[in-house]
Amino acid sequence: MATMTTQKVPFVFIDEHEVERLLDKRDLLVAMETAFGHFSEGPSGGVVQPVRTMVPVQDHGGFLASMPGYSQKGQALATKLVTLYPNNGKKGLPTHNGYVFVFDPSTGIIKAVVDAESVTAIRTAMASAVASKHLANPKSKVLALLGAGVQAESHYDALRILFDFEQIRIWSRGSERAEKLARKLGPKAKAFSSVQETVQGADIICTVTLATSPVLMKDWVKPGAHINAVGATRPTWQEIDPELMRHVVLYADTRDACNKESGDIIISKAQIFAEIGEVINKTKPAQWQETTLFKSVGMALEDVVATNLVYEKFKLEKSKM
Ligand SMILES: NC(=O)c1ccc[n+]([C@@H]2O[C@H](COP(=O)([O-])OP(=O)(O)OC[C@H]3O[C@@H](n4cnc5c(N)ncnc54)[C@H](O)[C@@H]3O)[C@@H](O)[C@H]2O)c1
Ligand SMILES: O=C(O)[C@@H]1CCCCN1
Repeated sequence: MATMTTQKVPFVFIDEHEVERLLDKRDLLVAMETAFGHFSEGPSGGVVQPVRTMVPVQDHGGFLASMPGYSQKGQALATKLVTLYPNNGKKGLPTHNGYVFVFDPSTGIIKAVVDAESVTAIRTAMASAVASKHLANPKSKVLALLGAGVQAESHYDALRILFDFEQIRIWSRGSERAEKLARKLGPKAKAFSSVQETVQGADIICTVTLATSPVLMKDWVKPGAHINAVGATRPTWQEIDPELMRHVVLYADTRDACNKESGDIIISKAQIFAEIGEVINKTKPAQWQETTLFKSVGMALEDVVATNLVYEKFKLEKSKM
């Protein structure tokens, strides 16, 4: 065995409670916006993020995703290993499970292993918040959530930082879950039994379901509304009416991944107008007065940015002890 000249520092384990405590949402909003700009800048932005690898586990109806990424400007290197098992919901188990492995970019030594469920919940919603900041009417008052799971709740938590909602409408395939979430979110929230009623007149609509065929139809959406389309992250899955996909001004988290993974884009043949990073960099306009849709399939960079903030805060607290 080769002799080691220095001793490796053991990595820390950061669980979901610590993630929720340590991750400041406003800091994340700013960091994520900056990172999206770097991503869409091209090579000078210093982001390395290959389109993720998805391994289907066909006999169990699941997927294993491997999501590595590096931000040179943020000096942050991490990889997420996460599974998506849609049928877990029926068993009372989480549908997304995994960890983010955080490395020191200067040595390649692992620094932390961070719970991925909480990171995924918070960073995905924050990506939609960044998009909504640029693409939704700033005076948006009515939020519609289609789906009542982890992402529905985290989307409300993230969007309320930017918008002063008067109504939160929730629809879920099983109405019980929508009613439970409405009770949790408070008096402005209400569960609805039809998608059409939920979205009619809504300013911001978030589709956060595990649907594999369209649930949101074109004629139900108010002109000028903004949609965050977050589910349907496989090439054969859809959440959005193809006519609506072709009608909106379409923005994406990443062109490459959305064109490879988003069934809503692939099946409708809708054309991506811009990446959200291009809007942030002002190389493409934010057409927020039109009906806009932000298609997100999820980026490793979001996990890189979020876990870097978590780890830095963890280190700061330790140094004061
Ligand atoms: N874009 C991203 O970065 C990103 C990240 C994480 C999750 N996601 C996706 O967001 C979606 C929601 O994730 P989550 O963590 O909230 O999941 P969850 O399991 O917590 O909730 C899923 C919701 O979808 C509903 N649902 C299940 N099957 C449905 C169907 N066939 N039709 C309509 N509704 C159905 C459930 O009742 C529940 O309300 C999933 O598609 C997930 O893969 C995307
Ligand atoms: O970006 C993510 O973290 C998730 C992984 C599972 C599929 C959907 N997107």
